[in-house]
Amino acid sequence: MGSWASFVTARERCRWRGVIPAASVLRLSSGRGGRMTSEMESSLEVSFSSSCAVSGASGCLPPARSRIFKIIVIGDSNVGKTCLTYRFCAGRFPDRTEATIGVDFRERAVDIDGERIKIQLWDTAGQERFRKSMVQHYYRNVHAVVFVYDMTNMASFHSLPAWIEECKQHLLANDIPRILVGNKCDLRSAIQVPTDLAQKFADTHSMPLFETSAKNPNDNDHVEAIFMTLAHKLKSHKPLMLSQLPDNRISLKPETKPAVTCWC
Ligand SMILES: Nc1nc2c(ncn2[C@@H]2O[C@H](COP(=O)(O)OP(=O)(O)OP(=O)(O)O)[C@@H](O)[C@H]2O)c(=O)[nH]1
Repeated sequence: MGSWASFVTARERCRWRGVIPAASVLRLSSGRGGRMTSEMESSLEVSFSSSCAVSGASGCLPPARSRIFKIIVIGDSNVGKTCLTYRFCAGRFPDRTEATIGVDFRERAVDIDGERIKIQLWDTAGQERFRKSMVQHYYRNVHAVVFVYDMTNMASFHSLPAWIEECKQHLLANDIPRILVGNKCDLRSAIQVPTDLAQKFADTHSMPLFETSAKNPNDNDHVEAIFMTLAHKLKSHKPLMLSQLPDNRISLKPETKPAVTCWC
């Protein structure tokens, strides 16, 4: 682990309506229509227990209140959104993946400057048919956006303006931090998107560019850096926050001061 590792204390081992493993995933699908939609609406308000709380009245103190950053990861199907989010939350490349239906979300708790913060990654479906009824929920109360393209697939790069446009249509604030990630840099001989082209695009849209691989074991620090960069940025902004209450419910509350966001 490189320097970014110092920011990370522990994998989140929370339990969400029962047992969810360290790289917690709650899958919400659009396939069941309104029922899932309304579940998703309240998904951030459901019981959310830490391992301490699960032990009940065993004498341990209530869990500390912690802020949650909701970060959505968007881009074409197959660019590697699931693999990137899994890599960050579980620390490894997944054994197998399937097309995401609706949204999966994964969480990891990190320590930033002494504050325990939960990074909640929303791994959204890239395929239109698996996302259309869910889109408005992705963007609700979002703190940051990660745009992903596949470096070996020019079409996924050309789709970025459409993803940015979708974002514009749904985000309340234009100044929400965004980053651009080119994935699959391990497939060197198949690269179609040159770095200078991607950098120009990133500059035009005022986003930092990261090229990485969710698969290459040597790139773990880079995947780490991508999400930790956002977490640091968000922590310093203190925008509208989800926070975990001592009784394990999640509340949404505005900061006392209006958020001033500057991603530069
Ligand atoms: N070589 C290589 N393959 C990768 C990398 N990241 C993902 N893949 C592969 O790319 C395919 C798609 O990965 P996913 O993470 O499922 O893609 P996705 O963007 O989540 O796709 P949707 O769920 O359909 O939106 C899988 O076969 C992965 O194994 C990478 O960094 N390098």
